[in-house]
Amino acid sequence: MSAPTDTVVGLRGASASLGARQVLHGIDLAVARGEVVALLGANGSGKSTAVRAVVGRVRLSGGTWELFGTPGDRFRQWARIGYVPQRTTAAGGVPATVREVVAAGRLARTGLRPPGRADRAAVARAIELVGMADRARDAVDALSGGQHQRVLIARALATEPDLLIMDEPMAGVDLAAQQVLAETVRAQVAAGVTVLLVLHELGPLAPLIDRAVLLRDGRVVHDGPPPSGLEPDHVHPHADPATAPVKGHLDRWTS
Ligand SMILES: Nc1ncnc2c1ncn2[C@@H]1O[C@H](COP(=O)(O)OP(=O)(O)OP(=O)(O)O)[C@@H](O)[C@H]1O
Repeated sequence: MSAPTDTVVGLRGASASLGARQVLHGIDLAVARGEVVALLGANGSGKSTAVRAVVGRVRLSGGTWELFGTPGDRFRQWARIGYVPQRTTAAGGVPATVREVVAAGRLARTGLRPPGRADRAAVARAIELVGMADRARDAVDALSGGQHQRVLIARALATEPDLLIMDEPMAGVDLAAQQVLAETVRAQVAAGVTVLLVLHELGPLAPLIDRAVLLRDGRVVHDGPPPSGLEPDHVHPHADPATAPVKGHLDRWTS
């Protein structure tokens, strides 16, 4: 059965393994056009793996995967998707300016043709949207972690996506920049963009979230409205996921 055409993301019964370890155990994750969905869960619960499966970077060992109503392995319209991966500490090492990095995001639209006026305008708009216009000529190496994150988000926006997927966009971003990013997401949502976010706390994005999907040990344990004040516990990235607690508000929510 194919997904209704307004289903932008459709994982059904999706299983995936990384190395010898099964990380996703038959999850359903559907996002309808125009929806803003938060994927929540403790460290190691499989959130990043789930969104990487959505963008085809992790192969499913079971279940089905659709994008915009098309089976994922036949999907070709990658320019419709803006993806901001979880931030790594690696700076990249390639000297490039903010504008160059963001322009690289536009390549999904331009392909091999030379960029035109509309492409340059989209790049400038994306940089403006994340509040980095005054840094456009600066080397990305010179930026703070939060500024770097804003550049990666601008790179995803430069393609003018119909679906924006961000993996922990607020991690390492100071409060003022979080507000800028929340405003950016708000503008995208107002423009009709569908949004899938991996978050460890709803924070300033809370008012935008339509639905929350909570993973625990690679299984969906809740799919519904995000309770207000939800603050899933998030421990340090290198904590043992097997023992990472899910407590506080989440306990009340899932028990
Ligand atoms: N290459 C790998 N080989 C084996 N296991 C892996 C590999 N990469 C990740 N894992 C494990 O897969 C599990 C799920 O990881 P994933 O990154 O999807 O979780 P997450 O919910 O996004 O967690 P976090 O909040 O820490 O990013 C974790 O237990 C992780 O240790």
